[in-house]
Order: sequence, then C-alpha cells, then structure tokens
Amino acid sequence: MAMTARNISQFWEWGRKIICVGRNYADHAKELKNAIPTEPVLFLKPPSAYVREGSPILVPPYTGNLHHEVELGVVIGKGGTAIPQAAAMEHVAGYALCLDMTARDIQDECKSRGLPWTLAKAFNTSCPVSDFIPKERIPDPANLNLWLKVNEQLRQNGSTSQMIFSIPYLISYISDFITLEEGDLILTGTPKGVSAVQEHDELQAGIQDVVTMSFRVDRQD
Ligand SMILES: CC(=O)CC(=O)C(=O)O
Ligand SMILES: [Mg+2]
Repeated sequence: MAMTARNISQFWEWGRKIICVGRNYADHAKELKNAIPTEPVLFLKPPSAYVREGSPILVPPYTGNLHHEVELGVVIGKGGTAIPQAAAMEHVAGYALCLDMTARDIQDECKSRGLPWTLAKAFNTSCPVSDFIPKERIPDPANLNLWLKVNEQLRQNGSTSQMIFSIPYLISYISDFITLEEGDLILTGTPKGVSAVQEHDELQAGIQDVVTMSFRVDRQD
C-alpha cells in the first residue's frame, strides 16, 4: 500500500503529545499568587484536547470556573532527545495560537490536595488551536503580541518577550526528560488576564498581524 506523506500543517490530526509549560510569565504567576518558578513547570494534554474553529469549546459539567489562557504554541518539526539550546530552533516547524482552557476550581482543589491537574487541564476541547503558522512567518517568536477578547472585551494582552524561560530553553529542557517527536506541540504559558468564561461566550484571540481565531463556548451535554 502506498504511504501518503503527512502534512505538518494539520499536526492536530497526528495524535502527538501536547506538552504545556505553566507559570512562564511572572505577571500571571503573581495574579494567581503562585511563586515565580526557578525551573519550567510541565504538564500534558492528550491529543483529544484539540478543537478547531467551527467547533465549540465545551464546559465540563464538573467545573463552575472555566478559564481561558492564551498561549503561543510551538510545533515540533524534527524530533530529538537532549537537544542543546543552540540547536533547538532547528527542531521547530512552526507555531500556532492556542488556548489552554483550565477548570480553575478543579485545579485549585488538586493543588490543595497534592493531586495532578489532569481533570483541570486535559479534558476534551481544552486545547483550541489556530491554523498552523510556518516558522518563516514569525522570524522573532520572542517578541510577539498575544491577545484575547471575551464578547469583544479585551481580557489578555501580553508579549512573548515576558516569558521567563525562552523557547530554545524550553525545547532543550523538555527534551532532557521527554523525547520530542515531529508533530508535538509545546504550549509556552500564558500572560496575565485569565478569567472565567460562560456558555454562549464568544472568544477571539490573535497574534498581532499573523493570525486570529474565534471560538464559541458551549455546555457539554
Ligand atoms: C497555573 C496554571 O494554570 C499554569 C499555566 O497553565 C500557565 O499557562 O501559566
Ligand atoms: Mg497555561
């Protein structure tokens, strides 16, 4: 049987890992009264978390406080283990605008009981993603404006220049513990301004003049 080449511009269909970085912006760590990390905080989402424009973000029935977190996603184009920082950007195929939807009440409860954040972070539709952005379209990923509006009201407006750990550092750090594969996505953390969303809300987000995306919030039946 002839093999068809997979297209990285539809990486969300590949079933690869979504590795998320938490508390990578000091202003967001402060708004949630978290300590500023000295090493990246990592957690995972499964590929079933992906949702694309045209389909809604579903509020899990067990949360009363679902938050948006707008983030820059880095799409891995070449896998590797223990990737040196100096070579890290050679492993990037491109970027995507992402939301790290978070059941904040469940996360707070997990934190207080010393439990993992899985139900707070990894539920179905917890990772809305934009179209793929080839890396040539973003020559300086360390200086990008990210914004998010809920029902036309600006809630988040930050710059990737505020990241505590840079993209090359994150790729190198993660790959020391978790082998990166082509099609993996790294969510690089959110700037301040996270807030609750409700059923019927309309979310719009963008990376300056590069990409925008819109999602409706719906109840999970
Ligand atoms: C406290 C968090 O939910 C961490 C996180 O995801 C972030 O982007 O920061
Ligand atoms: Mg996040």
